[in-house]
Amino acid sequence: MTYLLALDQGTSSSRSIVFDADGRVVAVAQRELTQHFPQPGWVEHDPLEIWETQLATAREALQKARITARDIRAVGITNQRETTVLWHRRTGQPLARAIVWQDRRTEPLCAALRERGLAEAVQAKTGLVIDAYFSGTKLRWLLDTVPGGRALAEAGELAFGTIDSWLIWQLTRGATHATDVSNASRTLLFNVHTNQWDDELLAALHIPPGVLPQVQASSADYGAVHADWLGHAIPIGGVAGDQQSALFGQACFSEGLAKNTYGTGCFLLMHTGERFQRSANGLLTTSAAQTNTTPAYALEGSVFVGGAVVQWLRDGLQAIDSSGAVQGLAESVPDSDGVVVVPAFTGLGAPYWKPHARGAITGLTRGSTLAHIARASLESIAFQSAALLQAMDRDAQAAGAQPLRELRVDGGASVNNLLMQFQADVLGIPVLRPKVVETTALGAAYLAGLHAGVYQGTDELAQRWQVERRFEPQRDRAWAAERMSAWEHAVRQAALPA
Ligand SMILES: Nc1ncnc2c1ncn2[C@@H]1O[C@H](COP(=O)(O)OP(=O)(O)O)[C@@H](O)[C@H]1O
Ligand SMILES: O=P(O)(O)OC[C@H](O)CO
Repeated sequence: MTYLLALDQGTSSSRSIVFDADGRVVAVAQRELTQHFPQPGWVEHDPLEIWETQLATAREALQKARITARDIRAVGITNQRETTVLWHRRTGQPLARAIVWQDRRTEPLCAALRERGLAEAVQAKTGLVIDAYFSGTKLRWLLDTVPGGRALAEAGELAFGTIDSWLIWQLTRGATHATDVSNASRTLLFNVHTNQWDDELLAALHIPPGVLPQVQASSADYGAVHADWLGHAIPIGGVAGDQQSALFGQACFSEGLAKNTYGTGCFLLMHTGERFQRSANGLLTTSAAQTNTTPAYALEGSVFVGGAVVQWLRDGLQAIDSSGAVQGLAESVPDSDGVVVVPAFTGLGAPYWKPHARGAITGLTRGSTLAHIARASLESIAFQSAALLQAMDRDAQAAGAQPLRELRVDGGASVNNLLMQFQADVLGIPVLRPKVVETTALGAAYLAGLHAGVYQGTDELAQRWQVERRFEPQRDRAWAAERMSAWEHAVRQAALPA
């Protein structure tokens, strides 16, 4: 039997999945990751904990699958994107905790860059907006703040990486310092037309080029997992940011195919082929996973708080014992009875880009209960995703392309049938949940398998995609328009200055 091992390092947990060559899940191992919130708006992870939990899950997945490293043809890596690590080249020790993608501390730095009139050049070169979300200002902050950081960097002693690079470095025992185009495209430092680091942006952000990893295609030679770790050396052949990896795992390889992942955040990506399309509606343009040197792009909308609103119900409000219990609580009332929850806990991402927005609950009455708030919280995930889809359709229309006809879904919260049905109802198009919902890991396994020659091409992979359940819209468009308008009204309340 041929097996592929996918390492999926997410915001909430590290996971490893063994797939067989048919893309079926053979074994899964998962460890939660500690979230550090040292100050309001700051979010950090311990890079060593990331590495240790990732390695532990890889070992556990092999054990559960009752196979050894010799049975694995190739390893694929997929990761939470933008999260920034800076480490010593000689020792492999991080200089500080990783700054997580949700962290807002560099917003003043971003405001200064915007004031310098850089927004236009940044969007043209990187496809991104200037926001604290991306790695560039996080790296700048580390270089400027960690004592001695900049001097060490300028002396060539330090390596920067997103989580993929950090894991590759550890897995190869420092032999490979690399990243792939899809991760590089999230840094604010990378020109997605030339697939190279951009000197002008590096200068604007005051980043010494010597800290940067080498950028490769997403299906390429990334060295090998050292035999010390899993008992036998295994080639690393696939690397992609988790959202681009999910797009790949959902077999969205060509223009017009889209998926939405419902994890901690929500990420709606639509492949635009080889066409770099700038959004006029608050979306990002990003590099899709690339199997060769030809650039490929996607339009992306990122919602910062998606499934995390359910964690807030569980841990903050203590309204439920487990994330899975939200459906029962929400279904205990027929609707949200006019309550709207805007989970702008870390500002609002696409398409609103309101960094200072705060969470809001509107429409409360004397009869409102926790069940209404739970239902409205679930609905907020669908409203935010619908706002992204509307923006995407406007961009598609401007480019003479068709609006989206169906949406493929995945991620932890996509198991929630109430949410998926509500999503189809507000969107007015079918929502398709595939049989394998581990699409993020599957994408990385596919990329590794392509490089290892397990698969001959993407056509072969597209044929494997199978739907598990199709949610058809059951409400009329007037109902959807009314609900969206109530949502937008609540968003305006959340975005008002405090
Ligand atoms: N039944 C459910 N209904 C709604 N949300 C859920 C459900 N189960 C899990 N979630 C949410 O899904 C998220 C975890 O999804 P996952 O894809 O593992 O996230 P990540 O990749 O961001 O770590 C959590 O925010 C959790 O609250
Ligand atoms: O860890 P996830 O699945 O929430 O994904 C995080 C994204 O990559 C951030 O851009």
